[in-house]
Amino acid sequence: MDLFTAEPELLPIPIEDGELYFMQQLPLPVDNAEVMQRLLDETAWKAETIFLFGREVAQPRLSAWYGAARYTYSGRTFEPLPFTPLQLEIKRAVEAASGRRFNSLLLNYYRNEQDSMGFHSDDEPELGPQPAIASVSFGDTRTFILKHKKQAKTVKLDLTDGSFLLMAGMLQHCWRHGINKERKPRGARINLTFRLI
Ligand SMILES: O=C(O)CCC(=O)C(=O)O
Ligand SMILES: [Fe+2]
Repeated sequence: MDLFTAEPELLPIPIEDGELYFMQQLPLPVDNAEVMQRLLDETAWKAETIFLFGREVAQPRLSAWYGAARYTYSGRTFEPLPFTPLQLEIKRAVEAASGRRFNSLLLNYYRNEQDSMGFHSDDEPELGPQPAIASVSFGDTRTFILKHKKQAKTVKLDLTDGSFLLMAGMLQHCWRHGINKERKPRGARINLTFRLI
């Protein structure tokens, strides 16, 4: 490979007790704005509910499951829809960039700065002991926050339009992650997490 045709690379982000890799722009056959618009239009978005202190409340974001395998998340089982052609293109791109395989996809749509995701680990037993999770973002930037489970350590990453973050190794075991609400106005953001069940 020469200097002028260098492939974009998935680069390690130094972190203890886990593995993180980042790529500023996942190489895709369509531009980010078109991917964003098609994901907004083609996804079967749902406002899932959770139980909070015995009351049923809507999650502060919309979401949808796609892929081959039934999945349990926050104590509930979801029946996935079949992958769309665009999702398969993105899956091919993350598999090529990471050298890993995925068969399942959770999409989250953060409509504005009020939408968020609580701190959690993607450590369901069906993902195996050291799951690789491929996270691709489109639209407005939001801050992805990691908090160590045993130490007072926090890592913050800005997940920008078209970026690709790979979580692997002991990361889900040792850290929680989430997306906080923000005070500053934010536009729409879609995040895709590919998993292997
Ligand atoms: O929106 C994000 O960047 C995080 C999504 C996430 O943690 C998940 O889908 O499990
Ligand atoms: Fe997660």
